[in-house]
Amino acid sequence: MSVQLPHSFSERMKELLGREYEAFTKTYGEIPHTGIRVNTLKIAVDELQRISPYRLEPIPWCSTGFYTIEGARPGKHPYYHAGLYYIQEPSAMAPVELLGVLPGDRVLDLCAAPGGKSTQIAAKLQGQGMLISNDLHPERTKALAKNLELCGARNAVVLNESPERIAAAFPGFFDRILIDAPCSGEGMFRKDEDMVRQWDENTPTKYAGMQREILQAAALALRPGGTLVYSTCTFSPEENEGSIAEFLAGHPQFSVVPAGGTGSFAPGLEPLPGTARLWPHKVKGEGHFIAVLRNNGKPEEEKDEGAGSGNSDKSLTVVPLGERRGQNGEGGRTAVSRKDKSSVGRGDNRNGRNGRASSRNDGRGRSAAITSEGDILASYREFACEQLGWQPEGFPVLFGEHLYLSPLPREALNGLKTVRPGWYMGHVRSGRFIPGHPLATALTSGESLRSLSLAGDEPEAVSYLKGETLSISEDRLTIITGTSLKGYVLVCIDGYSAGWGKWQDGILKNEYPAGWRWT
Ligand SMILES: C[S@@+](CC[C@H](N)C(=O)[O-])C[C@H]1O[C@@H](n2cnc3c(N)ncnc32)[C@H](O)[C@@H]1O
Repeated sequence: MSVQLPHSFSERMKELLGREYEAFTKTYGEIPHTGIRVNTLKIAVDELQRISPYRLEPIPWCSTGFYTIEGARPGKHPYYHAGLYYIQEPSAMAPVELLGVLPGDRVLDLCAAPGGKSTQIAAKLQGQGMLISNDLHPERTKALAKNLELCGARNAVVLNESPERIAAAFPGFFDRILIDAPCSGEGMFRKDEDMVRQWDENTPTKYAGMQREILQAAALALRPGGTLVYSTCTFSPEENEGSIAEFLAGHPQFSVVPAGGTGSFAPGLEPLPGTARLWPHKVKGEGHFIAVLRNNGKPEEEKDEGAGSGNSDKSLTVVPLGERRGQNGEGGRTAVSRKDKSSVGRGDNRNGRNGRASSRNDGRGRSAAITSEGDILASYREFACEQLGWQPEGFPVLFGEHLYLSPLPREALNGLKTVRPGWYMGHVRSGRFIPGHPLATALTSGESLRSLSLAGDEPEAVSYLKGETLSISEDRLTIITGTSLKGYVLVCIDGYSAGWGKWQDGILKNEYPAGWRWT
């Protein structure tokens, strides 16, 4: 066995597994399974299977998930940089499959960094409804935002908040909530030896306390009739069936939706066999636990007057936004409007960066005026008209001169530490609109009036991803009639957007951001 397991962990597992213990320990001598999940925001599953440079074997519990063969390096392929798939541990794909997300849902991913499950939720939403992705640890939200941008999510907000503050800002608001809880990580011992080093016999109890608080907050933010999925990557019963049994005892309106014992999922331990366990000696994946819970409470309007307080927030209504345009340039999406501004996102924006003309120090002690909100929006609209030929949807939110389109009106985020209020469009510099990288990654090639496709198996694609300037003859550009040749070009890899370039006289200036480059 290559992984040295802590003695007290082994003793606990012997007790838990009885005769199965031997089969369980044998898995620690095996190589962990690896996988990718197709990003259906950008490509259909059968199309990725067709163009994949290596063999893909389906993962039984996830229709978009595939095992990758040993030696495949999916992170070192231009398709990864075009956001065509996310590299994800196979068992980690299961919780979102059980969350039942539908396009148009309002979904909260409470413990989201680095974003494996958030990108999976974003794909299921197909650009409709909204995803609020949160993580308590500020450093970890950077990777979360980047992964959502790489996958081309248009309707995702990234927060860096405590679950309690989110619940207070959005009572009874979400259709679906995922808690991929911080845990002792016992199920990852084979894959990540750091988890073994960090573990001691008190670790499960420490995490069970955190999980209790996160579950309490989630219960407040879920609408009656909504679904809550709780998952961990650990085996300890106190963090799994224990946390859920305690939660159910204090929240009688919730019940377990049976998931254990179906398909690839083994039943949870007594008294909650309806919860699910993924055991490494039974499935090709690491150890996981999943509980699917439903809030059986009645929506507020169905209750008798004076029949007690529910969590449903009637101050929020879903209204369609202007012209309907979905993730692929068709379909529709909805957004939230506020009837009562007092009950959502109370307080000031702690970033203090929301919109409005203001002033800042230019670094030399002088105060320089920032372009007014109206000017920024006008500059952006002009850019959208000239570069895209259509206007993306969303509520405009300004952080200084940086413009985002949010699925939420900006007041709804007031008082919340907001890392990314929505889809980043770009910023204004010296009166000109500079498009943001996330705008490019979320576009299809047909949504830009100027585009260029580089072949994924040609060195040119890697040169672009390394940030190099390219010589590109004019006949290689795809230009919608009437558009000038000179200007921003959506650079695609085999037709899938990867970033911006700026073309003039046969030269493509590279706009691929430094922090994203191929190394
Ligand atoms: C298991 S990881 C999440 C993995 C993520 N869902 C994914 O699929 O990529 C748990 C996360 O919870 C975060 N976390 C820890 N305590 C938290 C809390 N009280 N509220 C919200 N997030 C928390 C950690 O920073 C960590 O990123």
